[in-house]
Amino acid sequence: MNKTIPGTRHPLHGVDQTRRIEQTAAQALPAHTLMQRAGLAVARLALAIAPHAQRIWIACGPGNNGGDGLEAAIHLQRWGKQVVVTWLGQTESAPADTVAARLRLQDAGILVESMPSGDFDLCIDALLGIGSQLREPQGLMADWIRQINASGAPILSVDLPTGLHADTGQATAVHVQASHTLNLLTLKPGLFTAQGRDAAGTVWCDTLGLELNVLTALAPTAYLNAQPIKTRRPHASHKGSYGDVAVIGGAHGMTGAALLAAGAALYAGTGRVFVGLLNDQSVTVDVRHPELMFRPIQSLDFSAMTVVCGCGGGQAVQPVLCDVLSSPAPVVLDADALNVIATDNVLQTELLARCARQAVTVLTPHPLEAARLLGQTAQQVQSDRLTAAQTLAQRFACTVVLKGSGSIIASPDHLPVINPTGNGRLASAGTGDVLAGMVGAELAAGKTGFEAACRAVYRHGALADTWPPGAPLTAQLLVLGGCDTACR
Ligand SMILES: NC(=O)C1=CN([C@@H]2O[C@H](COP(=O)(O)OP(=O)(O)OC[C@H]3O[C@@H](n4cnc5c(N)ncnc54)[C@H](O)[C@@H]3O)[C@@H](O)[C@H]2O)[C@@H](O)CC1
Ligand SMILES: Nc1ncnc2c1ncn2[C@@H]1O[C@H](COP(=O)(O)OP(=O)(O)O)[C@@H](O)[C@H]1O
Ligand SMILES: [K+]
Repeated sequence: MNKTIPGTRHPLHGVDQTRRIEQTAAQALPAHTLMQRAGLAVARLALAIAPHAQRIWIACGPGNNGGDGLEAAIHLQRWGKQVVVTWLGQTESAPADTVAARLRLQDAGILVESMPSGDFDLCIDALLGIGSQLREPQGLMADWIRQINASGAPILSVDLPTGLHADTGQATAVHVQASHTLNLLTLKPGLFTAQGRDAAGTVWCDTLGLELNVLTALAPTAYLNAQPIKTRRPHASHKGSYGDVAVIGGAHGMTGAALLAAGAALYAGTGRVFVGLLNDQSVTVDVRHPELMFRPIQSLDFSAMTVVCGCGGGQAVQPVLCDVLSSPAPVVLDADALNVIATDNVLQTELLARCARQAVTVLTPHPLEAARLLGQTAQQVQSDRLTAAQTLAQRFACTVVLKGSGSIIASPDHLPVINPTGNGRLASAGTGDVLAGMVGAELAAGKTGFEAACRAVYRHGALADTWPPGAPLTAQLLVLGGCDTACR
């Protein structure tokens, strides 16, 4: 059993692949073995996270997730714990492995209680796993979820927090909020995006003795984003070795967005950073960042630089988008560049043409921007973030970063990646502009669109994860912190 190590490129498997893996694994083993191994793994982790727990409630559901809970109860009782087992299943209708576990529970002399009573030192949520359907839990199931959440005890969820969907990270209104989740056989993508991060707590995985070739025979659904490898700056290098970035944005009243993106590109190691403002104010210097060079947009040579376009762009970005899209420059399209493209068929055709000639392009929408591009609502995007990001990447044939909790990086040529870094402290104005600048810096240094997006998104989130507790975290401070993680 392993704690999920942050920064490792773990494969993630959805429900369909997990079921196929489970079938292959089960066929090679005596009947009920996998569930017995699952129960033992749950019991072991229970001891590890709550070694002094005496009274343990194991809430078991009607399917095989419940069976895992019954198996765990047998071990915990054997190890001297007082187990309280409640079960929503029936021997006549439960799956075969679970019926076998129920009989073993009986043989061990453990009674199934109709209701949990008293206080508990640990709750084990074995109500629903990958068989969970996105319908609101009712009756006893809903009552027990609420009781688990209100118990005040550590909560260990078996395979998934009940109510969370394994593929999407969408949760029913009533769902378990675990302190630990033990994934069985495979890590599931839904734990790392949308509501998954909040529901799952610390994620563990036990592959139940699975042969590696069974796991690797199927392509995963996605990967967890890996920590980027740091590269040293060669001694014999100069500013031209690290590329130029031009930030186009900052319409009237939104200059700050362009400056944030430009500052982020600078601190992430770009050789030279230019700013083309979309307002008629004659800003010629940013005194905090005198390295930035301000230029009229028409004077910028897009053929020789990476362009980050749209940060604080407003509608004013529209007239320059045609030139940006038709240029050979690697381009990051953010914020209002995306909003304008979403409403303009001509620009959409330009974007498609650009991607067809394989000009490097990264779109960095938040869920509402993605929804506008897809003609959906933000809620629809959030209900299946992996699919939304992949659909956008396919539609425009380029790299897409769907931002938010568990940002998704998708491209037509790669399996999608879910980013494990970042936290709610990033949810403040301007942090997306900082990300756009960081992606621009990676492109200017010669990375592909997908690599640049993966590296920048990881670093951006890691900055927030290592930020001193209690210290304010604003977009501008994030810019300044960017030099800590820049590779070059
Ligand atoms: N069979 C085996 O050998 C193994 C099974 N495993 C466990 O089995 C789980 C999958 O088991 P199942 O396929 O039986 O699925 P689950 O046990 O996750 O759920 C299926 C049951 O829950 C009910 N249900 C689904 N959604 C509901 C909702 N919203 N409200 C109320 N009831 C709902 C279904 O009608 C069905 O009875 C895994 O998550 C894992 O915990 C693992 O232990 C690996 C080995
Ligand atoms: N809860 C969270 N966990 C991880 N990252 C987050 C979270 N909330 C916001 N972020 C990140 O913060 C940034 C916000 O970007 P965006 O919504 O475009 O804001 P703005 O337009 O104000 O800059 C994105 O990179 C997003 O992924
Ligand atoms: K569960």
